Amino acid sequence: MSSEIPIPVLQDYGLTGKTGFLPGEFPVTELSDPYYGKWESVVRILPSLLLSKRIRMVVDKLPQLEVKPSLLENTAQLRRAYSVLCFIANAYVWGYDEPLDTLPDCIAQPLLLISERLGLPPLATYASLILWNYQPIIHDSDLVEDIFDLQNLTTINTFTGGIDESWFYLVSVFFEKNGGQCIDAGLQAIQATRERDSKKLRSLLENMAQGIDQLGSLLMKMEEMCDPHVFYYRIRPYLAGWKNMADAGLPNGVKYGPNGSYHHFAGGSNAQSSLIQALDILLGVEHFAMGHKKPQQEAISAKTASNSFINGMREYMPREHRTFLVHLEQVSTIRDYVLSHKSDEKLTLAYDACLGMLKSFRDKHIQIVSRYVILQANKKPLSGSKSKTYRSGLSKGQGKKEQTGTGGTSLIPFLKQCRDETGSVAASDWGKKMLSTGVLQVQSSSSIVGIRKRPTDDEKLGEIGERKRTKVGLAGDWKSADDDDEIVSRSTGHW
Ligand code: HEM
Ligand SMILES: N[C@@H](CC(=O)c1ccccc1NC=O)C(=O)O
Repeated sequence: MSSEIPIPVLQDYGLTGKTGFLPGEFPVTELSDPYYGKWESVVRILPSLLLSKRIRMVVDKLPQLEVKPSLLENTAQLRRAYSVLCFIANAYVWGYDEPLDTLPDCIAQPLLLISERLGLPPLATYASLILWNYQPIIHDSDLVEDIFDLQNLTTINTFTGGIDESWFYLVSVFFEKNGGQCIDAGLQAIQATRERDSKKLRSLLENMAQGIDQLGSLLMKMEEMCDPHVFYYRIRPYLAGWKNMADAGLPNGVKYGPNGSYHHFAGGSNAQSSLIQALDILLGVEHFAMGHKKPQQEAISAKTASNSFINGMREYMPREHRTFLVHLEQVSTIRDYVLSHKSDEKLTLAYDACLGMLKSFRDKHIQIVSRYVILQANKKPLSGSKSKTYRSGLSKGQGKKEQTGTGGTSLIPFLKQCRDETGSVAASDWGKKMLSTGVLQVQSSSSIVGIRKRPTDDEKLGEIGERKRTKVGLAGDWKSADDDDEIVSRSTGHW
């Protein structure tokens, strides 16, 4: 790490402090060149084509269109083309009871070219489904308070045409938008370490802690309009990729064109979001191979020990975002600065509060995954023949692999390790203790409001099952801290 290396400038990577990893302008909703009209008309009616099981028949009739230089030169149009082709590709492969392992050339060839140009894999990714797939409902900023309000956003395309799927994507869009300011504050915080300005650093870390706290609350909005059953049985199957999918019927992956070659690619996942990885880098959180802790000896290289899934997911991010993360890693000095100023209690508290918020975010995420994947996968079939639908059709192949994420992780152990690694880098002894035993949630680093007993994981699952997940702490509940306790904020009060 060297202070010689300039701090990244968001704009150099196509990012903005206002929108983070989302494009600065709203994504293009339709390719402007009528030459690509047939792609657009297929994706427009994708839900109906899937419902009537005609997607393959229709796509097979599409002409082989060339990727014009005018398309390659226009980033917004290129992203739209990528998104359209990814939706069609995943629908083509997963749109029937049995997946098909060969994409026709009319989709495969342009998709290979376009994805290569964007530095992305040729299948539905977080970028195609979330980052470049939203639009405002009301465009006129005179008519709405904030054009970017979650209430004013809708998706451009979905597989199912349903509100649950739109909401599933939109929560992440909103999450990315809100995260932008955390990245901006993080970059300023690095600058503050260079200026050795502890007061400024503390204030920026406090902003970040609040921003990350909001991200956790946003995550819990998922339940407002995305039903777990609909998610698991109707939406999620289309998000799958073609890596480790032998059980689902794709032992070789997918062939790109009848004369092309087979490729294995992981399915869409929020692990492909650059935002959380950027926060980890800024705060010095490291993730290690499953079941491993930070290596003690230098003999084991950091690369060997690091988590290959998380690193691998960078290959599923747009090239510019990937290079931004690499640059960020080279200048990330916040943790070292805080550790070398351990006597500054307010500073260490502000830093530990950021970690606490991030850890709390990951805790909430585990609850979401439990409800949306684990509980659904373990659902007992209803009595009667209709119950078979729980294990047939689109959810086929997931019966045996229900503990696996679309990205291919053994999900709960993986997510728990990510969560625990977040807490383990706390700077203060107090923070270390709290973050290794409980969930720390603070309104801002200067206003920790209380502590209460931490529920066990089993208790949490029970609550989730009964739809009683959120408990708001009452002043009367507070007591002094011991090892099993968590600190909660008045603002969110989530477990
Ligand atoms: C129903 C909603 C969701 C489900 C079922 C879900 C499921 C998962 C699963 C299974 C993984 C493990 C990686 C994989 O195999 O794909 C994962 C990772 C991840 N998810 Fe989610 N997720 C959901 C929503 C979200 C949302 C809305 C966010 C952020 C706003 C998010 C953020 C993350 C992150 C950052 C990771 C990487 C692991 C980490 O850094 O802790 N997820 N998710
Ligand atoms: N990994 C998740 C899927 C997921 O999180 C996801 C997949 C595609 C696009 C966005 C995603 N996350 C959104 O909130 C799963 O295993 O179901």
